[in-house]
Amino acid sequence: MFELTVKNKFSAAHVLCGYPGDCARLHGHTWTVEVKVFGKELNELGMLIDFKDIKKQLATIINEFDHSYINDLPGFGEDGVNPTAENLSYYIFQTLAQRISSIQMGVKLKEVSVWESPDAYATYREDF
Ligand SMILES: Nc1nc2c(c(=O)[nH]1)N=C([C@H](O)[C@H](O)COP(=O)(O)OP(=O)(O)OP(=O)(O)O)CN2
Ligand SMILES: [Zn+2]
Repeated sequence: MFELTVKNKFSAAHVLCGYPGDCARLHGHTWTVEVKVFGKELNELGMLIDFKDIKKQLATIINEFDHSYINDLPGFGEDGVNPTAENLSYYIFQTLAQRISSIQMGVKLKEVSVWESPDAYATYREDF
């Protein structure tokens, strides 16, 4: 089994509604997003999938967040979903999983991790 990892970053503002502390006030982070994919077969170039293809798909998702107020975006705030690291990793996983599999048959998204700071992150993965 081969596993590839790609990272990217975005900066945005958020509010954690109902949070019993200062995170309920408007503030920002530079989030780091790490994506892992896996599969068995390499192509004729010796690649599981081109890093560039994963980066491109991840960038299109992350660009929606970059320099935004996340609570205002579809899937968060108005839908009653707090923009926590957990919910961001879940959202990115659900959006990215289908795209990865359609680019390269046999390659699957393993997990998405979202760092709010260098020492705190959440990971979403599904059982196979
Ligand atoms: N399980 C989670 N806990 C918290 C989340 C989260 O997404 N999942 N988010 C927050 C807030 O966004 C908060 O802004 C982050 O706080 P923290 O990690 O504590 O970062 P600080 O820069 O404020 O560092 P401190 O040293 O703790 O002041 C909170 N919890
Ligand atoms: Zn925060």
